[in-house]
Amino acid sequence: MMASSIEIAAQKKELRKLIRQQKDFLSPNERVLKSEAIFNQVEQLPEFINAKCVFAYMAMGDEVQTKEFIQKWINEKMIVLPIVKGNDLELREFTIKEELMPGQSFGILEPREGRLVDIAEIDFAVIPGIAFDKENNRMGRGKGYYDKLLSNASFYKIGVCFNFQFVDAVPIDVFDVKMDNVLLA
Ligand SMILES: Nc1nc2c(c(=O)[nH]1)N(C=O)[C@@H](CNc1ccc(C(=O)N[C@@H](CCC(=O)O)C(=O)O)cc1)CN2
Ligand SMILES: Nc1ncnc2c1ncn2[C@@H]1O[C@H](COP(=O)(O)OP(=O)(O)OP(=O)(O)O)[C@@H](O)[C@H]1O
Repeated sequence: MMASSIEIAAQKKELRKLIRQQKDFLSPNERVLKSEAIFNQVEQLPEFINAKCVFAYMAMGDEVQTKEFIQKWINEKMIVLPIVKGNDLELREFTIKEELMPGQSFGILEPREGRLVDIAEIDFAVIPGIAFDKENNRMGRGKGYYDKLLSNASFYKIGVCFNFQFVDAVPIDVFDVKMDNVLLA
């Protein structure tokens, strides 16, 4: 029998708790080294190499770190970052000239002044998550921001996470959007 959406929500909550407990076992140094290893893999992908416009994110402390990656590519590719606007994400271009500011959402740095980007401009996306699985399923922080955004996306989506976030099976709802690939370290 299929699990009800209420059961799935409970399973997601449980898994988020489990992963959160393990995040503290990574030292800041390990987090930086692993993040570097993950983005070394990202940079080998033909889909990334050929991409002109890359949707990324500014990491929170417990996520795969992206600062070095963004700085490295900002002059060669168009970098787009999400901005939280109520229940939705807005897409804005991040250029080297701009200083990022903490937004509405948990102090995540956002490009306030950058040009609004149409989702159709994006070729490649690096997506954070709390957990991923072998089938390229993804579970996020539970607000549905990425699921809503990605439901009308046609670009290549790569999930990134640390080893302990890669699980046998992520609980999934019908609206959850699969990644095209998941890279970890
Ligand atoms: N780096 C980064 N940027 C991102 C996301 C993300 O997951 N990572 N988002 C992806 O959606 C959007 C922001 N959404 C977020 C949703 C929840 C939380 C968060 O910290 N939630 C708390 C619990 C919040 C509460 O309910 O009080 C938590 O997870 O502990 C952060 C960002 C857009 N930008
Ligand atoms: N395409 C969608 N349209 C409308 N609501 C959606 C959509 N996708 C998800 N939601 C809503 O968002 C809520 C959170 O979903 P879920 O727990 O799967 O989030 P998540 O994938 O962990 O979060 P995120 O995508 O922000 O990282 C759900 O209650 C769901 O109803």
